[in-house]
Amino acid sequence: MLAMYCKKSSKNVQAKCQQMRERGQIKFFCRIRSMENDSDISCIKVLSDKIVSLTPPSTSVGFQTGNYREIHCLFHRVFEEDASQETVFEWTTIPLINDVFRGKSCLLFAYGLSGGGKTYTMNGEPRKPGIISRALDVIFNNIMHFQAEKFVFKPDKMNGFEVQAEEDAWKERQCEAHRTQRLMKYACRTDDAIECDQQAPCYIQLEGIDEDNIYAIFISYVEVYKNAVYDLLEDTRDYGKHKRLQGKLVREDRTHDMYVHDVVEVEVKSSKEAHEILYKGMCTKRKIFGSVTSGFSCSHSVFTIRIVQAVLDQFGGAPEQKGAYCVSKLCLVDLAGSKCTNYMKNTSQRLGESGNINNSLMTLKTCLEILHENQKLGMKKLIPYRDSKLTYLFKNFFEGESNIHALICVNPRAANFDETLHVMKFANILKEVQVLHQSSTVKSTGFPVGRRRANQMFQEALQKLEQDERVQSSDDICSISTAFPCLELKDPMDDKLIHNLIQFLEFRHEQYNLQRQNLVHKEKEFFEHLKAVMQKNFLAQHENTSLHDILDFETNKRIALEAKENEMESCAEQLRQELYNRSEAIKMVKQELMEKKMQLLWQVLENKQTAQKYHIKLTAEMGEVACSMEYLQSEQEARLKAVVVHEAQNGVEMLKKPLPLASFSRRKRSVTSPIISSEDENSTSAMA
Ligand SMILES: Nc1ncnc2c1ncn2[C@@H]1O[C@H](COP(=O)(O)OP(=O)(O)OP(=O)(O)O)[C@@H](O)[C@H]1O
Repeated sequence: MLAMYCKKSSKNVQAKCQQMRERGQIKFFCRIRSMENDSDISCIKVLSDKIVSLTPPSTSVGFQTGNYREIHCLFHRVFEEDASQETVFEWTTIPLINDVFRGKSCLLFAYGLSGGGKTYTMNGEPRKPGIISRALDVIFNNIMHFQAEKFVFKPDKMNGFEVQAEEDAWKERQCEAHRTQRLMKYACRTDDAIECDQQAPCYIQLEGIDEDNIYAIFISYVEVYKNAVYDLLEDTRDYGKHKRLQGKLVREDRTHDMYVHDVVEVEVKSSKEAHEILYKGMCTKRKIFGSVTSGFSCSHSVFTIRIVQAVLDQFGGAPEQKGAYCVSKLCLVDLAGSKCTNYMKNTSQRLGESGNINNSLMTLKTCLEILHENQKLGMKKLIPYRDSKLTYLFKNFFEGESNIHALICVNPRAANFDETLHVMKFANILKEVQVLHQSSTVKSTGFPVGRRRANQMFQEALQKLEQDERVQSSDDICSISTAFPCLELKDPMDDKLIHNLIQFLEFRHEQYNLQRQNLVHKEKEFFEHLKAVMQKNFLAQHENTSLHDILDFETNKRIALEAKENEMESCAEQLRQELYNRSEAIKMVKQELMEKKMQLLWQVLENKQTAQKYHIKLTAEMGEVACSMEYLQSEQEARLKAVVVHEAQNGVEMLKKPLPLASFSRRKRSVTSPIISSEDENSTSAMA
């Protein structure tokens, strides 16, 4: 296959990649482990190689609440009790390894209850190697002859790689060989490593291998415990008597890929070497985390295999273009048991641990739910990846382009029904989530196929030719002329012989002089050349020293920057914590305010009701008052009218008989004006 890998740099390439992306489901598998005791009852039935049914036992919560429905769960593949480690590996991991060699990043995680068989599936047992061990075997069996020299690719501690010059790589190889020799004297091999030598190696032909590429494999092994990340390959000898591991930071690189900062990444050149490293990590895990978990893992193990591949140049030689390499990774994750509390004695420390596990798994579930909601409804809700180190580390797999396989490990015991149901519900969420699938990061180079073999044949032919030439040139090194002529004197008078001899010697002398001149000339040339080389060497040495100075300066600068970055990171972490605390406080204050508001509202409502009551009463009273006022008014008017009529009558009466002048003027006023005089008033009241 013709291929060239690009580091997603130009916009053009990105746009093309965007076109190639398509959404795809997370593939999820189910492995049912065998029953521990024959007396146990199973609640799981395998209906086909894709469907399992769960029947609630009478002891389950569902049954007791009247829900005894049989539940059917669909998977991409179900592995029954008798499924071998090999079958599980072939179905779940081989497609991912193929994709990793095509330049994609892949994640496989085992999820399930404690004792469901996650560790058994991922790490395996003696003579029954698990997924990690088989993956290493398959990778090395396929790239055995296509590996780059060690230390040509070197991790730059920022999730990227540097391509080293051949001389630097050679120097590092020498140092390592020296170091290994020294360590071998004191090395004691673990039982696991000895078992590994006895295991049958796993041979499966992969699809994505290109023999015109060179490959380098790097492995790292970390443990996420109580929301902190620990490096299992770190050398604990430097940490004194207690041998405690240091927590590592999870960071985002230039391409927004997540990585564990300062993690030890070991370049391995064979399956055996990789297994040694794996067992070293397992040993550290057992020593440091095993004592607190005693058999049941309360931490998440992440084993990462990074593959760096570069295309050979058009003549099949070492890749020239330094940046043209592709990095892809395969993360193999053994998650902690989703419900540890049943299996652990409930000491406060262990309850704390189980709380942490459930928190991180809960965050994983929440992230997946929100991701699904965003995808389904086209929303942009913030996904809380940062809430747990586990989800933060895998953010890229869910957000970026990747292939994800989930392996649900279940114990069919009826006693575990309720917890198993939760595990199945988690699988159901996984089914809904979609991740971006990138078809390939591989681009055609137009270089001829089979360059590696052609180059090998060319090198062999060249070597042979050089050998032949060396043999030929070694013949005429000492020759200054042809061989001496025949010097046999048959006749004492024969002067010709002496003449011929003189001629031959003169010719020889001439040749000798010529060769001497040539030699002097060559000597001169050689010294000139030597002088030039020495001058160049001096300049190179000078340049080297100044470059070393610059390197030292830059290294110091980098260390200072890293220290500052660490400081800033911890400061940011503190601020984040503070922000979280404050937002919690704000939430509480808001809630209090809300409660107060509600109380006030109730009070206002109550007051309004009383006010309404009063209003009604008041209105009634007002009505009464108004009525009585009306009554009074009408009565007064009536009385007034009566007075006026009476007065008028009086007036008419008076007019009939002549009145004295003074009294006339007074009467007239009282008739024309409605104003009642005090005298009249007295009279009216007297009338009333
Ligand atoms: N498919 C299986 N076949 C045979 N034995 C199994 C199988 N699955 C699990 N076991 C055995 O069950 C025991 C518990 O399994 P394992 O440690 O893998 O569980 P786990 O899910 O990793 O639990 P935890 O989350 O607590 O680590 C082991 O002794 C293992 O050998």
